[in-house]
Amino acid sequence: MILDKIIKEKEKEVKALKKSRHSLIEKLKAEELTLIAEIKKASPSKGLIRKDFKPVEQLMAYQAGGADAISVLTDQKFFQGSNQLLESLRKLTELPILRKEFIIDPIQVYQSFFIGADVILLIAAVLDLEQLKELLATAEKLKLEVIVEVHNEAELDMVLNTEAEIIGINNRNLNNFEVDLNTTAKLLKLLQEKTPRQNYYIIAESGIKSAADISYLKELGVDGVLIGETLMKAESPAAKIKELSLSKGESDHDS
Ligand SMILES: O=C(O)c1ccccc1NCC(=O)[C@H](O)[C@H](O)COP(=O)(O)O
Repeated sequence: MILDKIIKEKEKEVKALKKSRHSLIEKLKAEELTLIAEIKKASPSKGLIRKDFKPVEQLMAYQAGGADAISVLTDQKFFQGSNQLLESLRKLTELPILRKEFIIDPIQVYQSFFIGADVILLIAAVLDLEQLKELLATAEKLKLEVIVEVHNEAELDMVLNTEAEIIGINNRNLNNFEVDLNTTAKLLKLLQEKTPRQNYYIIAESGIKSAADISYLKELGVDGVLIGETLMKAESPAAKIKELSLSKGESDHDS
């Protein structure tokens, strides 16, 4: 019967659709410090970051430099990114891809799945607890991993009321764009005080510029770092990654 034949084919297609994705959590488990290297052409705080924006070259350089995952800004209006950009990079890499987007509705989580993201970002600052839980549940259904981003204690408190596994600590205040790596130290300390739960992965985000910054964050015990501008502006992103990961500079953030 034709219907039987069609459904047999469909079953194969559905299986392929559900096949397991590239995992950031696997990288976080395996690496001493996981590097998420970001592809972003522009941002509200910095304007145009890279005039001769060549995302494919950037991706190749990140891979050559040993990045563990790639972050792709998909917002068009404020970051000059696009969903098409993520889709095209998806075809070129086996690294996990984080879709950097401002997600406020479950439909964007489905969209993230279909354009090929493995990981999504949920920004606590723009969500309430109910929304955050709904978005986390949608992501779980689709086997998408989630970084929940926080910048202050209230946002951290909200995230601690969820099952989030990966917490991104954004060192950039998104209201005034001030960047302070001590935000990571402050929130990590609060996290330890507030919960006995140990099984969080912590990613420090934004404003990471030097080997000294990396060594400071490593000392704090973060599991990963998300770096955009520093790599986007580097003449050789691959060399920059090596420089950041390998050198052990002195920290100027010990206060
Ligand atoms: O970067 C901005 O100007 C910005 C403004 C409003 C919301 C989000 C914004 N940035 C997104 C990010 O979190 C960064 O792209 C990411 O953490 C990398 O930061 P950096 O290494 O400082 O480029």
